[in-house]
Amino acid sequence: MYKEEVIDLYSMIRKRNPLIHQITNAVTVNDCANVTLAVGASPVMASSIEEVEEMVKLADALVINIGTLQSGVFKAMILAGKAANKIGIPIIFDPVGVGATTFRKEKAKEFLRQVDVAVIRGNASEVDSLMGGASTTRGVDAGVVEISLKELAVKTAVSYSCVVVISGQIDTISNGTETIQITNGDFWLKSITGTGCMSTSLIGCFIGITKDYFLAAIAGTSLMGLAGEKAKKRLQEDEGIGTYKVKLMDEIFIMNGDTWKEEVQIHES
Ligand SMILES: Nc1ncnc2c1ncn2[C@@H]1O[C@H](COP(=O)(O)OP(=O)(O)O)[C@@H](O)[C@H]1O
Ligand SMILES: Cc1ncsc1CCOP(=O)(O)O
Ligand SMILES: [Mg+2]
Repeated sequence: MYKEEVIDLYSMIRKRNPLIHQITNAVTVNDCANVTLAVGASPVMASSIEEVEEMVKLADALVINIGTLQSGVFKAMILAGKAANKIGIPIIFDPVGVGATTFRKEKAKEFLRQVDVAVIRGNASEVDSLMGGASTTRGVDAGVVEISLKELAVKTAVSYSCVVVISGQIDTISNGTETIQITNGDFWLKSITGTGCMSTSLIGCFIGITKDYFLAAIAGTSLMGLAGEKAKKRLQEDEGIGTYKVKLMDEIFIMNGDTWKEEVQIHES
């Protein structure tokens, strides 16, 4: 199930070349733009209040990432989000580090109160924190989460009427009724900053070409995991995280439906 539809997305995106407006963080903005190009979409990174409502109208999807949140940018996020809602442009939200500070938690909840999103993607402790759980994010990295990932994903999806992706060693994706888990990936994906942000941008690319946001989340999430796995296998003994990141980008760029169908590990619950 899902595999044939996801393969169609991989070929469709290069034909459609969707424009993805991204209001994201200063740490990984360049990587998110490049991974958007690598998969066949076009990025535009614009975050000033003077232009975001105009810019988002040109786009096929909007990516909101609070990694280096500031009050002015937050105002722009709300303006862009409301403008996108008005004309039906889908939004993915990445609550980076939401469990780390009161500021992030308050603004993440305020955003989700004012704006309807198609997808929320975060690591386990970010999603648990968003739902009032006890876990704390250590900066932007996942901490320990006690509850079942599937339960957390379903609960969050129902609570925000959207698709939820909880990333980690196992990626869990739910729309509130269907839940799947993807076991592709490599621990080295945690060794470079931005693989979560880049996953969010990849999902943002796919929601720009399909209204099936569950499928788009599978396509984007599994692409990062599988590329991460394949990049690690290509590493030589004397190569480290710098080469790994280059190979990761290459694997995302060269990924095709046949390879993906062969090697993706999707587990339906
Ligand atoms: N322990 C792990 N083993 C394998 N892959 C992992 C592991 N932790 C995270 N990943 C992968 O790394 C990428 C980023 O996930 P994660 O680190 O959870 O997000 P974030 O960077 O937002 O905290 C995802 O593709 C995820 O599947
Ligand atoms: C280190 C850091 N600090 C603020 S945003 C950021 C990057 C987070 O990227 P990811 O969520 O993909 O790990
Ligand atoms: Mg993250």
